Amino acid sequence: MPCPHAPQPAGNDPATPSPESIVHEERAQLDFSRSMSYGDYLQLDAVLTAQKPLSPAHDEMLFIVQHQTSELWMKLMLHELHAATAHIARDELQPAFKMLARVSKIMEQLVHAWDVLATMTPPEYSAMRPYLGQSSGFQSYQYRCIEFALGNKNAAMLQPHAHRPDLLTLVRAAYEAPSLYDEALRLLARRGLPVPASHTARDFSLPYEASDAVEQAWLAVYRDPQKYWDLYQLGEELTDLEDAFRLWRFRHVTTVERVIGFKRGTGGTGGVSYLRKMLDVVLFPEIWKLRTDL
Ligand code: HEM
Ligand SMILES: N[C@@H](CC(=O)c1ccccc1NC=O)C(=O)O
Repeated sequence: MPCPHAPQPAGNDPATPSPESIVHEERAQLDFSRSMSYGDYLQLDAVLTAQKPLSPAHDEMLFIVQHQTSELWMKLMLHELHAATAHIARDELQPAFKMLARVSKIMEQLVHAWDVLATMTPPEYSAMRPYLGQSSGFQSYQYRCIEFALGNKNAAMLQPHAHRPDLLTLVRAAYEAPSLYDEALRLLARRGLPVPASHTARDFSLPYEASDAVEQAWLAVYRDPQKYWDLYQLGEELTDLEDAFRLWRFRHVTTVERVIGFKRGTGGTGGVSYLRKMLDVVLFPEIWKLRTDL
Protein backbone atom coordinates (compact mmCIF):
# COMPACT_ATOMS: atom_id res chain seq x y z
CA MET A 1 0.00 0.00 0.00
CA PRO A 2 1.50 3.44 -0.89
CA CYS A 3 2.38 5.56 2.13
CA PRO A 4 0.17 8.70 2.09
CA HIS A 5 2.93 10.69 3.77
CA ALA A 6 5.66 9.86 1.25
CA PRO A 7 8.19 12.74 0.82
CA GLN A 8 7.16 15.25 -1.83
CA PRO A 9 9.73 16.70 -4.28
CA ALA A 10 11.32 19.89 -2.87
CA GLY A 11 9.99 23.19 -4.32
CA ASN A 12 12.11 25.65 -6.29
CA ASP A 13 12.25 28.16 -3.43
CA PRO A 14 15.84 27.93 -2.05
CA ALA A 15 14.51 28.95 1.42
CA THR A 16 12.36 25.81 1.57
CA PRO A 17 14.39 23.08 3.26
CA SER A 18 14.14 19.66 1.65
CA PRO A 19 12.38 16.92 3.67
CA GLU A 20 15.71 15.07 3.89
CA SER A 21 17.52 18.09 5.34
CA ILE A 22 14.79 18.61 7.97
CA VAL A 23 15.17 15.05 9.23
CA HIS A 24 18.97 15.39 9.14
CA GLU A 25 19.09 18.74 10.98
CA GLU A 26 16.68 17.57 13.67
CA ARG A 27 18.96 14.58 14.18
CA ALA A 28 15.93 12.26 14.29
CA GLN A 29 16.68 8.67 15.25
CA LEU A 30 16.50 6.65 12.02
CA ASP A 31 18.03 3.27 12.86
CA PHE A 32 15.89 0.95 14.98
CA SER A 33 17.75 -2.27 14.28
CA ARG A 34 18.98 -2.29 17.89
CA SER A 35 16.55 -0.11 19.82
CA MET A 36 12.85 -0.07 20.60
CA SER A 37 10.75 1.76 18.01
CA TYR A 38 7.28 3.31 18.20
CA GLY A 39 5.68 0.18 16.77
CA ASP A 40 7.64 -2.08 19.09
CA TYR A 41 6.55 -0.16 22.19
CA LEU A 42 2.89 -0.03 21.15
CA GLN A 43 2.75 -3.68 19.99
CA LEU A 44 1.38 -2.41 16.69
CA ASP A 45 2.01 -5.72 14.93
CA ALA A 46 -0.57 -7.30 17.25
CA VAL A 47 -2.97 -4.34 17.26
CA LEU A 48 -2.96 -3.61 13.51
CA THR A 49 -3.27 -7.21 12.37
CA ALA A 50 -6.35 -7.79 14.56
CA GLN A 51 -8.83 -6.35 12.01
CA LYS A 52 -10.16 -9.38 10.15
CA PRO A 53 -13.36 -8.69 8.25
CA LEU A 54 -15.51 -11.77 7.59
CA SER A 55 -17.58 -10.26 4.78
CA PRO A 56 -16.71 -8.58 1.47
CA ALA A 57 -18.54 -5.42 2.71
CA HIS A 58 -16.45 -2.20 2.62
CA ASP A 59 -18.02 -0.96 5.90
CA GLU A 60 -17.01 -3.92 8.01
CA MET A 61 -13.62 -2.26 8.64
CA LEU A 62 -15.43 0.72 10.19
CA PHE A 63 -17.52 -1.63 12.34
CA ILE A 64 -14.46 -3.53 13.59
CA VAL A 65 -12.33 -0.44 14.27
CA GLN A 66 -15.24 1.28 16.04
CA HIS A 67 -15.67 -1.67 18.39
CA GLN A 68 -11.98 -2.32 18.95
CA THR A 69 -11.29 1.32 19.80
CA SER A 70 -14.32 1.31 22.12
CA GLU A 71 -12.94 -1.75 23.88
CA LEU A 72 -9.56 -0.04 24.29
CA TRP A 73 -11.22 3.02 25.85
CA MET A 74 -13.22 0.65 28.08
CA LYS A 75 -9.96 -0.96 29.17
CA LEU A 76 -8.65 2.42 30.28
CA MET A 77 -11.99 3.24 31.89
CA LEU A 78 -11.83 0.07 34.02
CA HIS A 79 -8.22 0.81 34.96
CA GLU A 80 -9.24 4.27 36.18
CA LEU A 81 -12.49 3.13 37.82
CA HIS A 82 -10.80 0.40 39.84
CA ALA A 83 -8.09 2.77 41.01
CA ALA A 84 -10.59 5.56 41.82
CA THR A 85 -12.76 3.14 43.84
CA ALA A 86 -9.70 1.90 45.77
CA HIS A 87 -8.59 5.48 46.50
CA ILE A 88 -12.05 6.37 47.85
CA ALA A 89 -11.93 3.28 50.09
CA ARG A 90 -8.64 4.65 51.50
CA ASP A 91 -10.01 8.21 51.97
CA GLU A 92 -7.67 9.52 49.24
CA LEU A 93 -10.11 11.72 47.41
CA GLN A 94 -7.83 13.98 45.36
CA PRO A 95 -6.36 11.23 43.17
CA ALA A 96 -9.82 9.63 42.91
CA PHE A 97 -11.26 12.91 41.58
CA LYS A 98 -8.64 13.12 38.88
CA MET A 99 -9.38 9.55 37.78
CA LEU A 100 -13.14 10.02 37.82
CA ALA A 101 -12.80 13.16 35.70
CA ARG A 102 -10.81 11.08 33.21
CA VAL A 103 -13.47 8.35 33.19
CA SER A 104 -16.14 10.95 32.35
CA LYS A 105 -14.00 12.33 29.50
CA ILE A 106 -13.51 8.82 28.11
CA MET A 107 -17.25 8.30 28.23
CA GLU A 108 -17.73 11.60 26.37
CA GLN A 109 -15.20 10.40 23.79
CA LEU A 110 -17.32 7.26 23.31
CA VAL A 111 -20.44 9.41 22.97
CA HIS A 112 -18.82 11.36 20.10
CA ALA A 113 -17.58 8.14 18.51
CA TRP A 114 -21.20 7.32 17.58
CA ASP A 115 -20.98 10.08 14.94
CA VAL A 116 -18.49 7.99 12.98
CA LEU A 117 -20.58 4.80 13.13
CA ALA A 118 -23.75 6.72 12.20
CA THR A 119 -22.22 7.33 8.73
CA MET A 120 -23.07 3.67 8.05
CA THR A 121 -26.46 3.35 6.34
CA PRO A 122 -28.97 0.47 6.73
CA PRO A 123 -28.05 -1.17 3.39
CA GLU A 124 -24.34 -0.90 4.24
CA TYR A 125 -24.90 -2.62 7.59
CA SER A 126 -27.25 -5.23 6.06
CA ALA A 127 -24.39 -6.31 3.79
CA MET A 128 -22.30 -7.39 6.77
CA ARG A 129 -24.88 -8.20 9.48
CA PRO A 130 -25.39 -11.87 8.44
CA TYR A 131 -21.69 -12.46 9.07
CA LEU A 132 -22.01 -11.45 12.74
CA GLY A 133 -23.91 -14.62 13.64
CA GLN A 134 -25.19 -14.41 17.22
CA SER A 135 -22.38 -12.17 18.42
CA SER A 136 -23.38 -8.88 20.03
CA GLY A 137 -22.10 -6.10 22.26
CA PHE A 138 -24.28 -7.71 24.92
CA GLN A 139 -21.40 -10.18 25.30
CA SER A 140 -18.74 -7.49 25.92
CA TYR A 141 -17.12 -8.57 29.19
CA GLN A 142 -15.42 -5.22 29.70
CA TYR A 143 -18.73 -3.40 29.25
CA ARG A 144 -20.33 -5.71 31.82
CA CYS A 145 -17.44 -5.07 34.23
CA ILE A 146 -18.03 -1.31 33.82
CA GLU A 147 -21.77 -1.68 34.52
CA PHE A 148 -20.98 -3.76 37.62
CA ALA A 149 -18.22 -1.39 38.78
CA LEU A 150 -20.79 1.42 38.54
CA GLY A 151 -23.31 -0.60 40.55
CA ASN A 152 -25.73 -1.96 37.91
CA LYS A 153 -25.63 -5.56 39.23
CA ASN A 154 -27.56 -8.34 37.47
CA ALA A 155 -26.60 -12.02 37.90
CA ALA A 156 -28.10 -12.95 34.53
CA MET A 157 -25.41 -10.91 32.79
CA LEU A 158 -22.76 -13.39 33.95
CA GLN A 159 -24.19 -16.15 31.75
CA PRO A 160 -22.82 -15.05 28.35
CA HIS A 161 -19.33 -15.53 29.84
CA ALA A 162 -19.88 -19.06 31.21
CA HIS A 163 -18.06 -20.58 28.20
CA ARG A 164 -14.89 -18.61 29.11
CA PRO A 165 -13.93 -19.37 32.74
CA ASP A 166 -11.05 -16.86 32.59
CA LEU A 167 -13.42 -14.02 31.64
CA LEU A 168 -16.18 -15.24 33.94
CA THR A 169 -13.74 -14.89 36.84
CA LEU A 170 -13.13 -11.25 35.92
CA VAL A 171 -16.81 -10.41 35.47
CA ARG A 172 -17.76 -12.25 38.66
CA ALA A 173 -15.13 -10.32 40.63
CA ALA A 174 -16.69 -7.03 39.43
CA TYR A 175 -20.15 -8.42 40.24
CA GLU A 176 -19.22 -9.33 43.82
CA ALA A 177 -17.09 -6.28 44.66
CA PRO A 178 -18.40 -3.05 46.18
CA SER A 179 -19.19 -0.61 43.40
CA LEU A 180 -17.87 2.93 43.11
CA TYR A 181 -21.13 4.13 44.67
CA ASP A 182 -20.93 1.57 47.49
CA GLU A 183 -17.49 2.94 48.38
CA ALA A 184 -18.79 6.52 48.16
CA LEU A 185 -21.55 5.69 50.67
CA ARG A 186 -19.06 3.99 53.01
CA LEU A 187 -16.98 7.16 52.84
CA LEU A 188 -20.01 9.29 53.78
CA ALA A 189 -20.58 6.99 56.79
CA ARG A 190 -16.90 7.33 57.86
CA ARG A 191 -17.38 11.10 57.78
CA GLY A 192 -20.19 10.79 60.30
CA LEU A 193 -23.11 11.11 57.90
CA PRO A 194 -26.04 8.83 58.81
CA VAL A 195 -25.79 6.16 56.08
CA PRO A 196 -27.58 3.02 57.36
CA ALA A 197 -25.72 -0.29 57.75
CA SER A 198 -28.07 -1.74 55.10
CA HIS A 199 -26.12 0.45 52.63
CA THR A 200 -22.58 0.21 53.96
CA ALA A 201 -22.33 -3.52 54.69
CA ARG A 202 -24.73 -5.00 52.19
CA ASP A 203 -24.33 -8.02 49.89
CA PHE A 204 -22.61 -6.06 47.13
CA SER A 205 -23.72 -8.46 44.41
CA LEU A 206 -27.38 -7.48 44.93
CA PRO A 207 -28.90 -4.70 42.83
CA TYR A 208 -28.63 -1.35 44.61
CA GLU A 209 -31.84 -0.15 46.29
CA ALA A 210 -32.41 3.57 46.68
CA SER A 211 -32.85 4.75 50.26
CA ASP A 212 -34.41 7.86 51.82
CA ALA A 213 -31.73 7.76 54.54
CA VAL A 214 -28.94 7.83 51.94
CA GLU A 215 -30.64 10.76 50.23
CA GLN A 216 -30.72 12.59 53.58
CA ALA A 217 -26.97 12.00 53.95
CA TRP A 218 -26.29 13.47 50.50
CA LEU A 219 -28.71 16.33 51.24
CA ALA A 220 -26.63 17.24 54.30
CA VAL A 221 -23.58 17.48 52.00
CA TYR A 222 -25.36 19.56 49.34
CA ARG A 223 -26.92 21.88 51.96
CA ASP A 224 -23.51 22.77 53.35
CA PRO A 225 -20.93 22.47 50.54
CA GLN A 226 -18.35 24.52 52.48
CA LYS A 227 -18.36 22.00 55.35
CA TYR A 228 -18.30 18.92 53.10
CA TRP A 229 -16.46 20.31 50.08
CA ASP A 230 -14.75 17.09 49.02
CA LEU A 231 -17.91 14.99 49.41
CA TYR A 232 -19.80 17.63 47.44
CA GLN A 233 -17.16 17.43 44.72
CA LEU A 234 -17.48 13.63 44.76
CA GLY A 235 -21.26 13.95 44.30
CA GLU A 236 -20.75 16.21 41.29
CA GLU A 237 -18.13 13.91 39.75
CA LEU A 238 -20.57 11.00 40.05
CA THR A 239 -23.21 13.19 38.40
CA ASP A 240 -20.84 14.01 35.51
CA LEU A 241 -20.13 10.32 35.02
CA GLU A 242 -23.76 9.19 35.01
CA ASP A 243 -24.69 12.12 32.77
CA ALA A 244 -22.08 11.01 30.19
CA PHE A 245 -23.14 7.34 30.50
CA ARG A 246 -26.77 8.30 29.84
CA LEU A 247 -25.71 10.12 26.68
CA TRP A 248 -23.80 7.01 25.54
CA ARG A 249 -26.84 4.78 26.08
CA PHE A 250 -29.03 7.27 24.21
CA ARG A 251 -26.68 7.51 21.22
CA HIS A 252 -26.50 3.68 21.13
CA VAL A 253 -30.26 3.21 20.96
CA THR A 254 -30.70 6.00 18.41
CA THR A 255 -27.89 4.71 16.20
CA VAL A 256 -29.32 1.19 16.41
CA GLU A 257 -32.79 2.43 15.46
CA ARG A 258 -31.47 4.32 12.43
CA VAL A 259 -29.45 1.31 11.26
CA ILE A 260 -31.69 -1.73 12.02
CA GLY A 261 -35.01 -0.19 13.07
CA PHE A 262 -36.93 -2.54 15.36
CA LYS A 263 -35.35 -5.80 14.20
CA ARG A 264 -34.39 -8.26 16.96
CA GLY A 265 -30.75 -8.09 18.06
CA THR A 266 -28.18 -10.69 17.08
CA GLY A 267 -27.71 -11.22 20.84
CA GLY A 268 -31.31 -12.42 21.06
CA THR A 269 -32.97 -9.41 22.74
CA GLY A 270 -35.78 -7.33 21.26
CA GLY A 271 -33.10 -4.87 20.07
CA VAL A 272 -34.23 -1.24 20.42
CA SER A 273 -36.91 -2.27 22.96
CA TYR A 274 -34.16 -3.76 25.19
CA LEU A 275 -31.84 -0.79 24.79
CA ARG A 276 -34.70 1.62 25.61
CA LYS A 277 -35.28 -0.24 28.89
CA MET A 278 -31.61 0.35 29.73
CA LEU A 279 -32.25 4.11 29.45
CA ASP A 280 -34.24 3.82 32.69
CA VAL A 281 -31.24 2.53 34.69
CA VAL A 282 -30.24 5.01 37.41
CA LEU A 283 -26.79 4.33 38.85
CA PHE A 284 -26.65 6.88 41.66
CA PRO A 285 -30.34 7.48 42.43
CA GLU A 286 -30.10 9.63 45.57
CA ILE A 287 -27.68 12.03 43.90
CA TRP A 288 -30.34 12.79 41.29
CA LYS A 289 -33.30 12.81 43.70
CA LEU A 290 -31.70 15.28 46.09
CA ARG A 291 -31.90 17.99 43.41
CA THR A 292 -35.68 17.96 43.67
CA ASP A 293 -35.65 17.95 47.46
CA LEU A 294 -32.86 20.48 48.03
C1 HEM B 1 -24.58 -0.66 13.92
C2 HEM B 1 -24.10 -0.68 15.11
C3 HEM B 1 -24.75 -1.36 16.28
C4 HEM B 1 -25.91 -2.05 16.33
C5 HEM B 1 -26.93 -2.32 15.23
C6 HEM B 1 -26.04 -2.50 17.69
C7 HEM B 1 -27.11 -3.22 18.16
C8 HEM B 1 -27.25 -3.68 19.44
C9 HEM B 1 -28.38 -4.42 19.94
C10 HEM B 1 -29.61 -4.78 19.13
C11 HEM B 1 -28.13 -4.73 21.23
C12 HEM B 1 -29.01 -5.53 22.17
C13 HEM B 1 -28.45 -6.91 22.36
C14 HEM B 1 -28.75 -7.81 21.20
O1 HEM B 1 -29.81 -8.45 21.20
O2 HEM B 1 -27.90 -7.90 20.29
C15 HEM B 1 -26.85 -4.16 21.55
C16 HEM B 1 -26.24 -4.27 22.78
C17 HEM B 1 -25.02 -3.74 23.07
N1 HEM B 1 -24.18 -3.08 22.21
FE1 HEM B 1 -24.59 -2.55 20.35
N2 HEM B 1 -24.98 -2.08 18.42
C18 HEM B 1 -24.16 -1.38 17.59
C19 HEM B 1 -22.95 -0.80 17.92
C20 HEM B 1 -22.35 -0.91 19.13
C21 HEM B 1 -21.07 -0.32 19.47
C22 HEM B 1 -20.21 0.55 18.57
C23 HEM B 1 -20.80 -0.67 20.73
C24 HEM B 1 -19.58 -0.27 21.48
C25 HEM B 1 -18.81 -1.10 22.06
C26 HEM B 1 -21.88 -1.48 21.20
C27 HEM B 1 -21.97 -2.05 22.42
C28 HEM B 1 -23.06 -2.73 22.90
C29 HEM B 1 -23.18 -3.17 24.26
C30 HEM B 1 -22.16 -2.97 25.37
C31 HEM B 1 -24.42 -3.78 24.37
C32 HEM B 1 -25.03 -4.35 25.66
C33 HEM B 1 -25.85 -3.22 26.30
C34 HEM B 1 -26.54 -3.59 27.57
O3 HEM B 1 -26.62 -4.76 27.94
O4 HEM B 1 -27.05 -2.66 28.24
N3 HEM B 1 -22.81 -1.59 20.20
N4 HEM B 1 -26.34 -3.53 20.46
N1 LIG C 1 -26.45 -6.58 18.05
C1 LIG C 1 -26.17 -6.11 16.71
C2 LIG C 1 -24.83 -6.68 16.27
C3 LIG C 1 -23.80 -5.86 16.84
O1 LIG C 1 -23.99 -4.70 16.95
C4 LIG C 1 -22.50 -6.41 17.18
C5 LIG C 1 -22.11 -7.65 16.71
C6 LIG C 1 -20.84 -8.11 16.96
C7 LIG C 1 -19.96 -7.34 17.69
C8 LIG C 1 -20.38 -6.10 18.18
C9 LIG C 1 -21.65 -5.65 17.93
N2 LIG C 1 -22.01 -4.43 18.44
C10 LIG C 1 -22.89 -4.09 19.36
O2 LIG C 1 -23.85 -4.73 19.77
C11 LIG C 1 -27.27 -6.45 15.74
O3 LIG C 1 -28.29 -6.96 16.17
O4 LIG C 1 -27.13 -6.13 14.56
